Amino acid sequence: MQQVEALGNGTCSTIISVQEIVRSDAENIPERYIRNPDDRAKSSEISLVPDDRLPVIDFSLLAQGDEEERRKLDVACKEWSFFQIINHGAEEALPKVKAAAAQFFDLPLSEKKKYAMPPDYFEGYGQDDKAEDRKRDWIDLLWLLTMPPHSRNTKYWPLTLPGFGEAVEEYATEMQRVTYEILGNLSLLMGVERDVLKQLHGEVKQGTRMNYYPACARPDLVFALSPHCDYTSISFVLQDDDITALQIKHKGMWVPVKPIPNAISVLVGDVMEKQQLSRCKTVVNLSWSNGKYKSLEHRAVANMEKPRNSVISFVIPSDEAELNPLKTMVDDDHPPIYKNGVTYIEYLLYTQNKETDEDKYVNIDYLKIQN
Ligand SMILES: O=C(O)CCC(=O)C(=O)O
Ligand SMILES: [Fe+2]
Repeated sequence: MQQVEALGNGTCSTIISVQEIVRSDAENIPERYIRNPDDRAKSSEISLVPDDRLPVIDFSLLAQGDEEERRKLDVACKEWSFFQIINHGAEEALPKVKAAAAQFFDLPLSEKKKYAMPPDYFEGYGQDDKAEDRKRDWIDLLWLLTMPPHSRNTKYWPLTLPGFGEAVEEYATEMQRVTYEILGNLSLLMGVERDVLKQLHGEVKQGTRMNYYPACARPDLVFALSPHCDYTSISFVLQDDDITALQIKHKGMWVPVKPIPNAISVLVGDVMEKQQLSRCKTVVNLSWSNGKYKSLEHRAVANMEKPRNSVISFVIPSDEAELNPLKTMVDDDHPPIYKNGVTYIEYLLYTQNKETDEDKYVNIDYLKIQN
């Protein structure tokens, strides 16, 4: 599939595990992780919004068709592009998938390397951005396609770990159920039938990414995960309960997301609408929502005390899915910006190209309607 080319564009086949760097010398941060002073997280950009202002949605009410909860979902997506869900019914699966991730990263490097991410592919154990000439994030990860079942490449799955396959399967199935309910509610909010957003994906794919962020002696110098938007319709972030590391951009400031035990964070992705990104200077407006819901810029910061794990579920349309705005989202005040018929794979090829050449990013203009 073409997503292989779009997402896997590294040229380096060596795994440089941050976990191993810390194991061999925890005090010394290698140069390629140290951000230029201008790029570092600044305390002046941290928002002081109280934790209880971040939107929380009771999933069980949404699933019962509660209109008030659906209205809250609308406000959360419009104002924050973010919400946490509670009472989602997946509570039993959470500790199991967290334990599976922790168990994997506890393996010796020689074992983990058996699942190594190839140079031009995105599944497996390795790093996010393999470009040699850019600063790296303080992270190791394992990326797996988890849904639909026929898309699974089990050679990247550490199935010799007891319970790993079962835990990932259970979590993936639960997240699929939750995904469909949220897409159903967002469809209703956009004035179309419940199943419309799901169908627009074509075959709905799900990627599961297990992130491992080692403790860092100088968290002020590095990024655990650089600011970015996800190339998804929606994403789910399952965090360790006791570390606040995920930060979301809200009204120009970074808001730390204090995890609520057993809750899952939900992020609006680019397929709803991508906004101007400070990092890659792209404006993409390929949205189904035509700007009603914008994708969320987010990042993760490192910490000194202890390693952190997170498990992310990415909801991904098929390559051929067309990213035209829904008809109900277009009117004289909100005309479509991009050419009719732009597909998800075109969007990926234009935006996920991680070349340092800035022009590549600007080329997204090719997809715009020319007047
Ligand atoms: O670890 C986190 O909190 C965020 C992870 C994330 O944004 C990602 O993997 O895309
Ligand atoms: Fe993300």
